Amino acid sequence: MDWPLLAALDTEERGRILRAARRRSYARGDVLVNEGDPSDSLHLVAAGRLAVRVSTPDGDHATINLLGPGDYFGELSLLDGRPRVRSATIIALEPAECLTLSAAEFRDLRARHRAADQLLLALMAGRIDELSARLLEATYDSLDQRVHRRLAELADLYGAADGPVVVPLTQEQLAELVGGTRPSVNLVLQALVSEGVVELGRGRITVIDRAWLPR
Ligand SMILES: Nc1ncnc2c1ncn2[C@@H]1O[C@@H]2COP(=O)(O)O[C@H]2[C@H]1O
Repeated sequence: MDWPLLAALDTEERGRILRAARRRSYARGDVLVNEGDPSDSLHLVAAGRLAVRVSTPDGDHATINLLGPGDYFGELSLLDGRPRVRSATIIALEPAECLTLSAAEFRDLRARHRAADQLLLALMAGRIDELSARLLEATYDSLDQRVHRRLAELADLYGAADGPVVVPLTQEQLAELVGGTRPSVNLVLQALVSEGVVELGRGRITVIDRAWLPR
């Protein structure tokens, strides 16, 4: 796995950080971290797709993001020495593999190597970029635009080459990801079906024409 996150580090520094990490495998449905639990490790996703889920004010749960190879989570635990709790639950949607660094190991690396600080900055910059984009989208974009953008991201997350990409999500899950209701998201999807951009199946949305969706 090539880690875009570690690209700024030289080979020796990259090796040092990767050697300090432990590799763990997970089965589909495994909960990797639980919202509200003490937050004490950083995880780099090496394989598989994972869901980021949060509890909602009405006592339900919603999937707010999906992660795949090259993504990471748990960086908030590295920020300061203060006790923190997990801001979300992370669940494996399929067999997955992560490299895990405990907060204590990371503190140790930071004390000895500047590369760990560079990594932490890269982690934070990545998350701030992503959350800023989401905030802009939530404030200014229409539901149609949000559905199109999320479908484009999902096609990239699940697709290997050109051609149809099967995204194994229900319309309900897509509605959670875009922050819309299922009926309103269904209307947007039906319009995309008429355009020949997607096909709908049970528990799956197939992106036929990725080029139609935003880059
Ligand atoms: N909207 C989001 N998108 C992607 N990852 C998130 C999002 N919100 C929280 N996370 C990750 O989920 C992790 C849960 O544990 P942490 O709070 O330690 O760190 C959190 C972030 O890394």
